[in-house]
Amino acid sequence: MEIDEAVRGCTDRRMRTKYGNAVYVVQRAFALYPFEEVAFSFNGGKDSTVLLHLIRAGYYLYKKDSGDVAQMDAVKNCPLRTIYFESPCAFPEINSFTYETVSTYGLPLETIHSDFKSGLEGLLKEKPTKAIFIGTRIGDPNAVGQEQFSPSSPGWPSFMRVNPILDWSYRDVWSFLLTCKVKYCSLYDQGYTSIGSIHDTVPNALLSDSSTEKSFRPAYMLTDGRLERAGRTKKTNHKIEMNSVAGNGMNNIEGEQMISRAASIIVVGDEILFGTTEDKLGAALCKKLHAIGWRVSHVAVVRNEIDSVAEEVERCKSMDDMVFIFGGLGPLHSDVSLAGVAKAFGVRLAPDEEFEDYLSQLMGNNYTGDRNEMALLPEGITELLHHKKLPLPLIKCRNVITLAATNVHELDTEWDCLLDTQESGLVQAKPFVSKHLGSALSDGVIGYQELGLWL
Ligand SMILES: Cc1cc2nc3c(=O)[nH]c(=O)nc-3n(C[C@H](O)[C@H](O)[C@H](O)COP(=O)(O)O)c2cc1C
Ligand SMILES: Nc1ncnc2c1ncn2[C@@H]1O[C@H](COP(=O)(O)OP(=O)(O)OP(=O)(O)O)[C@@H](O)[C@H]1O
Ligand SMILES: [Mg+2]
Repeated sequence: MEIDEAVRGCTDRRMRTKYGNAVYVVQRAFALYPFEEVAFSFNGGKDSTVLLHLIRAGYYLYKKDSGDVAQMDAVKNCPLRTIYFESPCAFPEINSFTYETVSTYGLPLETIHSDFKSGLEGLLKEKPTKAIFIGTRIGDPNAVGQEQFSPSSPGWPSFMRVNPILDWSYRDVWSFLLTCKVKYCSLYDQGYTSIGSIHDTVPNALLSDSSTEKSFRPAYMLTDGRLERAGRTKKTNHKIEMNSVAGNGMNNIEGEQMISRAASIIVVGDEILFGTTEDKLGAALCKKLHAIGWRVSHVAVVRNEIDSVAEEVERCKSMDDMVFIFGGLGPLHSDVSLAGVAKAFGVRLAPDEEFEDYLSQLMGNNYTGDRNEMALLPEGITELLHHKKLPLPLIKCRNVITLAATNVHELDTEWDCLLDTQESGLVQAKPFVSKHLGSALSDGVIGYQELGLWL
């Protein structure tokens, strides 16, 4: 199967991991639901094009695993029911790519001419449909609160939304499409980075080619994936843009005015609450954040227990742009912090193969205990932040970054790496300027003198 071979043969370890996890979700869906009760929501966009090829690969692997070898030739394609909500406002390029693709891959197409909700209501009345594959990714406005398997929202017809690429970044999408050398809609080569309708989508200005006025570089050249929706102009009001930015971390909207960001810091440690150890890292991190123009809204010290961490993360994650958490980790990430983060986001801890790879490279056979337990990370919301100076990547779950530092020196290194890593979302704004006024007088004397001035 050409997709499986292309990815497994590539040197990009992150790509292989993302691919492995996504095709696993596809295989699970085929194992869980009757094939004829599964559908694929395809609209010719880049995310759904990625999904198409993952479904093809996952279907092939599913058939192979279930020993359907006699039919393997027929399995080259996956004749999955495909639904397209066609709108008169769609780009002609999107329409033609959609029709061309379903024909190339032998997908039985059901075109729907109404809005999503009533279209799905009609579809479900007509044919039993238990699950629908969708190319939603974290960072899409509608991804909030979703997991790889998420039942449709209350008030919507009832089916399972299957989101195999929920944790893929913009860069992952392009790495996959380019690695597999598959066709994608021509608009992406003309500077479009995310495609809505002809009324709300223009090429992404960040890709405009300064040498020629009207030309744009291809979508895969956008370096900061958090700005993929910058071409969704008219519909995107300021608030939506800020939300989607905050959902992915922070942002330096290139050339635009910086807005002050707020962070909170959670220190996990009974020893600090007992008073036997002083927290130096919280104070050091405040200084660092302040130095890049970030406001720290509060620092909390919580008990070394999952529920305390979860409660605090829950509070901070919706209040601030970024939450930093440290302490509460064992020698490696086997302790309460990550369990608390997972609980706050309502997801489970699951083995992360990529992180496991790092652990085994770092520790070889010298570890004790269960290696898998150390590589359990919050499922579907985790992004590993790599840096060549870090022995293990840092862990980012949506807008919560878990620091592994246990002393100020380690914090310095991790901080420098975060600033150097675009995916961290830590963007330097104008630093605050603070002025200090000192006095040797006591509060009482100052108060008395102030009173004298007033009288
Ligand atoms: C197959 C399918 C299922 C959907 N299910 C839901 C749902 O359960 N709840 C919901 O609020 N929106 C649902 N939507 C709508 C999406 O959340 C979103 O509005 C849509 O994908 C448009 O995204 P865009 O604004 O990025 O173009 C669904 C859309 C599709 C295509
Ligand atoms: N008109 C549609 N018909 C069928 N499915 C759709 C339609 N619009 C959205 N979807 C589903 O929702 C997913 C998310 O849409 P979204 O617009 O974010 O991604 P995309 O269209 O694949 O790529 P892009 O972000 O570049 O537009 C799609 O991948 C697809 O599964
Ligand atoms: Mg789209």
